[in-house]
Amino acid sequence: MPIFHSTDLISPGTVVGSFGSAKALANCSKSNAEASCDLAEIRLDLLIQQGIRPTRTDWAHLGGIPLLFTARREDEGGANQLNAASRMELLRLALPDVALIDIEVASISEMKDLLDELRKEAVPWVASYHDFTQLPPTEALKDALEKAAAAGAAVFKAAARVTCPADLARLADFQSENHGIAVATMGMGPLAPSSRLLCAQSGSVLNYGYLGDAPTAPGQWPAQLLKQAISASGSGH
Ligand SMILES: O=C1C[C@@](O)(C(=O)O)C[C@@H](O)[C@@H]1O
Repeated sequence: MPIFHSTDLISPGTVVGSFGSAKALANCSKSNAEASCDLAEIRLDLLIQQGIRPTRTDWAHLGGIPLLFTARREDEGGANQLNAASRMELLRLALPDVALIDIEVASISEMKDLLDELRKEAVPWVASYHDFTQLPPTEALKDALEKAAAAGAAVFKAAARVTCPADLARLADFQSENHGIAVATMGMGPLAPSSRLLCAQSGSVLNYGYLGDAPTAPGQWPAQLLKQAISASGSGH
């Protein structure tokens, strides 16, 4: 089963480098990934969209870099109309190599079988929540967080569109509270870059940038720059 589970990496300042394309994944050397992030995210839904049927050889050259696997559902930014069964099949394929797995809060009930397997194998997982249109009311974030915690997630992660300074402050306030579960937050859209630094400084345990040339969310920093900025701001590892 999994070679390395990265609960150690679930700590403030961790930088996740996300591959936005199959080409970026194929062309990224292990040393380049190491210089840019602490954990690399492989978006299996994006590989499928680009005509690749993922196999473990697609990421074998990164051996040793902790890997986070995601098969995103379409209504939360996924690239294809992959149903829950297909997403679980993709994630199961990656299980021997996972450090962490991402499953949306909205998918908890339909992906229960996989969650049971993760629990048995003690594989930590991130319960994610995305809103590409707005920063939802704080109550909605809390509600999603409670579902994540009740389902046994190691991290609750929220990514939402931020458009004004008040959004940044509210997201950072949410991040700063002690919720009894590790939390990762990040903005998307026009103020995403500022929000990502502020959320990191407020204790976000997973801070996403992109590896290669294609962001996987609007407003992401290149991972290496984000790592440098977080480190320069004193909130890195
Ligand atoms: O959920 C997340 C976070 C993200 O949406 C971001 O905003 O950086 C990028 C996605 O690839 C990842 O799965």
